[in-house]
Amino acid sequence: MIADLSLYLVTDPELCGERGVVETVRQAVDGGVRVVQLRDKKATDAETAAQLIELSRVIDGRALLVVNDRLDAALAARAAGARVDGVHLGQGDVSVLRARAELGAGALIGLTANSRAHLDAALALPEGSVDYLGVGVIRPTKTKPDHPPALGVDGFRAFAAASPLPCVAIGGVGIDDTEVLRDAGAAGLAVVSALCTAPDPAVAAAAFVRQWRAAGVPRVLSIAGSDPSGGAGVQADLKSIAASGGFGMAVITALTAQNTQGVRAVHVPPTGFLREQLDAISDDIVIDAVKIGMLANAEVIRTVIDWLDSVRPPIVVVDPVMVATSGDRLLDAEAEHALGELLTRADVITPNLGELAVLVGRDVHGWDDALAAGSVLSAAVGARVLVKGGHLVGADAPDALVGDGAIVEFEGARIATGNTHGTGCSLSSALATRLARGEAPADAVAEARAWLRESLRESEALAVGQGHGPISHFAGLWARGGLETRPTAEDIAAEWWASIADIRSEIDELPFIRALADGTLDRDAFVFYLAQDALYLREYARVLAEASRLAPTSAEQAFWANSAHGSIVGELELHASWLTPEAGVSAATFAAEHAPATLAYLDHLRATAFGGDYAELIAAILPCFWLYDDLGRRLHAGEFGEYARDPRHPYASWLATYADPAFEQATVQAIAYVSQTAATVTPERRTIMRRAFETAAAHEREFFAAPLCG
Ligand SMILES: Cc1ncc(COP(=O)(O)OP(=O)(O)O)c(N)n1
Ligand SMILES: Cc1nc(C(=O)O)sc1CCOP(=O)(O)O
Ligand SMILES: [Mg+2]
Repeated sequence: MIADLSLYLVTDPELCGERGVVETVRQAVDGGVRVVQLRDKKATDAETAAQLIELSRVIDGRALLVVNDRLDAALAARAAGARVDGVHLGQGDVSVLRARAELGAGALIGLTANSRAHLDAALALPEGSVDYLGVGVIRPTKTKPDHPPALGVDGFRAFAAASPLPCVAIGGVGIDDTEVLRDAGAAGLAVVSALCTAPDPAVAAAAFVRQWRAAGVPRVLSIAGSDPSGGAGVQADLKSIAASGGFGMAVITALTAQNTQGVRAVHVPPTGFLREQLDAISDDIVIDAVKIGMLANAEVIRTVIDWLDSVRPPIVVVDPVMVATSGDRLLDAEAEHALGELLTRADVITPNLGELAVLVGRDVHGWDDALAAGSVLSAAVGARVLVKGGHLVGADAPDALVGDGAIVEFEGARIATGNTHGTGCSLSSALATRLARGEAPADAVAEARAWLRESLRESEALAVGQGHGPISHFAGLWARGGLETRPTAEDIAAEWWASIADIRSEIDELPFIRALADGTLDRDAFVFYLAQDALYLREYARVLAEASRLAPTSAEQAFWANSAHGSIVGELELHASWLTPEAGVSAATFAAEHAPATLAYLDHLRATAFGGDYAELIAAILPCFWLYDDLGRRLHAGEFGEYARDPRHPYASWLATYADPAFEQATVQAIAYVSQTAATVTPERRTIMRRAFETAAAHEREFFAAPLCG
């Protein structure tokens, strides 16, 4: 079995203080610790073995128990009947090979490693010798005064990337490190002081677990029957898990021949094969939650119970499939009895009203009575019960989460649809997934329920089958553009640039550009162009300032503000350099009226700016950066003739400004901001952005054309 190392407590008798190691462990395991390492440097082997025996009783299989350094104590405790799962060994402790030989193939053996040499040595051992590496310290810590130099998160990331063995991060780890260490490749977090000194280790551990779950994609296993029509059973579970943000896996307990009109036949594979399926998953994959659905008979149920007891998945949601919508009982008496045993392993049970009645052994009449029955069942099995009102008569379809002495009700009008096939399977899988994502139980129910109701409302669009059709598991995703493959920012930039290829070619062929390049451009035409450019820049600066105002990040805000500043400076420089006697340009000529092309371009920019949509606005702003930068670099490179590079060129100083490296850098940044924004918006908004970009590019062409055509 692969170990769940997500939260790993290493004990320290001094840090546990008056509360003691045993009580600290009890509370930390209540909170979700998955591995406990007894570490007591001062205890004798006999004392360590005695502590292991006591801890094994307190932990009661809810977490794995290993001992630091003391292989002999582990063996002694085992001999006395304690469940000791393994050892954690340092570089100077007994050899891993001896520990493996003495403890056996199923033991959990960890090894400390914090350098390339340690890693290479661990990898040189026969395969299966070491189960995980304890890698640290992440930060300096007083708990181990002789600790090696700190790796930091980056050092840990590099180590984990090189290690095929799971790496547990240790040393100075606190709750705020959870997300970043999981992202850095940690298979788990090993902590001493963060839990041993916590005022309430259960609360502290639960907080770690929530953060850990929220930082990854949960691996959720459905153990249920197959519905070939796809609306219920493992097929529905897999869709629900995926729609709720999890990775779904399925172990099939029974094959049914069914469709939306009913079940025709059931085939139950041998339970030996069921166990093979279950072990194949748990030997390889850390399971974050299990959802259990149809279990055909007592033998199947007992097989699942045995497996659950050996693996102890952290979250178990049971949908006790035992009463058909018709009211028929689906399980015989022996199986119903075994199911009662299974329910004591559950965290949440999701019976329909008929199943609730069977489970409490009496009829249930109406909603209030259902809540009372839910409380009885919750107390009897020690799990929360999601009491579902879907089978009530009337316009309301409430649900309630009952347990821990509280009832949280969720109201809702019944959704008028006959497409109810598989709603129970779907809701319980969505709930298991949301719990595995670290959501609090009531929040998880609220979210799963909202998703189910949306999937019910949109089910008509599916038109699957003649009977009770399935829900539309991905309706929400589809409505939010989830079918579109999200292009990367680089893809978008390339696609948009290609989309204005014709405009770019037309600009290259304009008489104005050709004459500017070869120096034959008429002086009046050039002055006309500059005057229009000055008029343009003044307004463009205002539009850039608006982009800065709307920007979602301070970096973007600063960038567009700087660009606005650059535009104003550019405009002032134009006036200063051309309104001179030597240039022979009069203020009257230079302060010309807006030409139609200038006006049209500015109207486009102002319309997007005052529309208040940041994404569209920056898309419209971009061509002015990109086309000028591209043209400037190509002029400078001699693509339009060598003469454009000649210092004696009549417009040499002007051409030089086109190829300014600072402007090139700003253009790269502008392209990045626009394309990154485009990559995050919906496809519809991306189309609007692209249209704004293409329109602005066409205005650029007209702007360049105007001096010789207008
Ligand atoms: C999970 C984990 N990783 C590393 C250690 C350190 O073990 P070791 O190197 O043997 O040092 P001591 O704990 O013996 O001081 C650990 N205990 N647990
Ligand atoms: C026991 C131990 N081993 C380490 C290693 O790097 O090998 S660091 C460490 C102590 C970690 O304690 P805390 O969580 O209080 O910082
Ligand atoms: Mg050691």
